[in-house]
Amino acid sequence: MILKVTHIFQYGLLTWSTTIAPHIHHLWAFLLLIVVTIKYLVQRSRSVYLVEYACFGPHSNYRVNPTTWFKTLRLFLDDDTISFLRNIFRRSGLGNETCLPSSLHYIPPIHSLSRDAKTSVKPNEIDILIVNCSCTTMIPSMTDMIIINRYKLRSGIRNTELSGMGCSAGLIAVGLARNLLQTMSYGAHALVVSTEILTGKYYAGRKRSMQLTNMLFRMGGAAVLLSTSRANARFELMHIVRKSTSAQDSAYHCVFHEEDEEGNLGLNLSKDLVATAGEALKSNITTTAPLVLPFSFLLSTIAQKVFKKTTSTKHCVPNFSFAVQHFCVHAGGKAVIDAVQRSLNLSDEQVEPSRTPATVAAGRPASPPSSPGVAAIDVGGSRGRIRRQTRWPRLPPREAAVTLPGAEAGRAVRAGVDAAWWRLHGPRLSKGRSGRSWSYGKVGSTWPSSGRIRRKKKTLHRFGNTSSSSLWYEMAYCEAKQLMRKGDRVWMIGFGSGYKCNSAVWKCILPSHSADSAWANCIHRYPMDVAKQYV
Ligand SMILES: CC(C)(COP(=O)(O)OP(=O)(O)OC[C@H]1O[C@@H](n2cnc3c(N)ncnc32)[C@H](O)[C@@H]1OP(=O)(O)O)[C@@H](O)C(=O)NCCC(=O)NCCSC(=O)CC(=O)O
Repeated sequence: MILKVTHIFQYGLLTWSTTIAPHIHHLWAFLLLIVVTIKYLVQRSRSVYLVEYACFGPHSNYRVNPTTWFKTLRLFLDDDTISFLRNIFRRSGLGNETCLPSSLHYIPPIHSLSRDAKTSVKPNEIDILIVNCSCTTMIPSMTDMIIINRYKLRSGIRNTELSGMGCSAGLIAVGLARNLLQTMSYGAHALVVSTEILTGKYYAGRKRSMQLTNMLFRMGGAAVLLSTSRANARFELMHIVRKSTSAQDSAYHCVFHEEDEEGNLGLNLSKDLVATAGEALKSNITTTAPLVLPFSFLLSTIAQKVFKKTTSTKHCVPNFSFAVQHFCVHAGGKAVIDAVQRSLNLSDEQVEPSRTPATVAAGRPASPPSSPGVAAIDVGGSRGRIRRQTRWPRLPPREAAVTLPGAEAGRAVRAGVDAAWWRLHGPRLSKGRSGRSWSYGKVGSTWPSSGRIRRKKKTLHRFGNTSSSSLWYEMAYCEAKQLMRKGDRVWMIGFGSGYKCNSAVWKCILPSHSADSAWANCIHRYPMDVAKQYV
């Protein structure tokens, strides 16, 4: 009996080892593949989308009337300080419509951040809430008090407040929301609210570097809804890059909340701030460039630097216009935007959403063209040459006298201009009836008048330095001006105390067809003639 059992067992073992065992390896390999795939699907970082955003449009009651404002300041400041502040205000690039909180005007406050309900997402569908406000911390926090309590958000919400992180905190909040969203179930929503409460931070002393804050900062705010679901999304978040230079003492001290000699608290803005911002930007570019620029382009830029300009000691900055169509630079002050424009080699049009007055005069025709609205570029026949070129829109200088190939005019123009320029302005050019001329904008619109026209550039002028929300006012400006197209990339560059340079790259999925409420009633006035404004 025992012998029989042993026999059967031996036979079974033999059969298993010759028929099933070789296939067990395949089974193991298959199971391993499934486990790895599931692990990859669960752990891979999900894309994060911007569903909608809204900027706060302060009521006109909050506007700073420079005449009244300086009259009020006269009550407690000496003539010398007043004339310094008047000078700064005149040169700051802020217009006459910027706003300050009610406490500085004695008008009852408005609590709502946005009067429009722009999405169909209900308050109880929000899973994450992040509020960033640098200057003011409250107990309970702004997330609890102003938002969760007021809008009755659900109890399981993950809420966080960021304070003291400076004007670049808006992008830090977006990065934090992205990380949290990636740990939650598909389709979760995160609401980011970026604002600044200036009331308690008004500086009443005489120190110039601290008075600067009163001149530049204005009230504002933006609400941004993010999700991991692509449905109804308007932008896709491509990259977030954070750089901090706080390890260096000078950078750490360049935006500092402190007391002056007389004990007045205020924010001190160092004269080194612009140089520090340049250094922080340089470090940010080093990380951002390989993420956004094609490898071949990076290689050619490096080759150019190595072989053509060996004697130049200038930092090699690639042309980002090849990969990015819209630049939103923190409206920190005229000098900050100037520095970024110089560093990145951007045109006036490219910093248009952020900037302050600049002159667009060179190359403008002395008189309007014979037919209204015609022509940015006049192409003379099939073997044409650009006979006349205006700076409206601006063509890259190297294209000024290019001989065009014997192709059809549209293609010839396209061949003659810089690819980035074409992406930005091409869709707005239309061919004249003769096929030999091109119009910019609507045919029939009048050509801008001759002479020096100063263009106010835009967010800083209309809203002032609204801290972390300024980048959203700039994005909204691009959309209100109908500059945004599907597939366009937007590069937001924020600066903030520390000193930090944080940036985000977005890809447009669905441009807005209407202006954000903050710009809706004033977008038609931009660009405006600075001469008409009180200074
Ligand atoms: C203030 C300006 C608009 C003035 O521009 P202009 O080019 O017209 O003139 P300018 O630079 O020659 O300066 C004019 C006068 O102001 C004085 N001045 C300029 N900056 C000063 C400072 N930080 N402290 C004290 N005085 C200052 C100059 O000495 C000069 O005085 P005099 O005439 O007597 O010689 C510009 O300098 C500017 O934008 N600066 C950067 C502002 C800034 O720091 N923004 C960041 C805010 S913080 C932020 O947004 C985010 C964050 O970091 O968290």
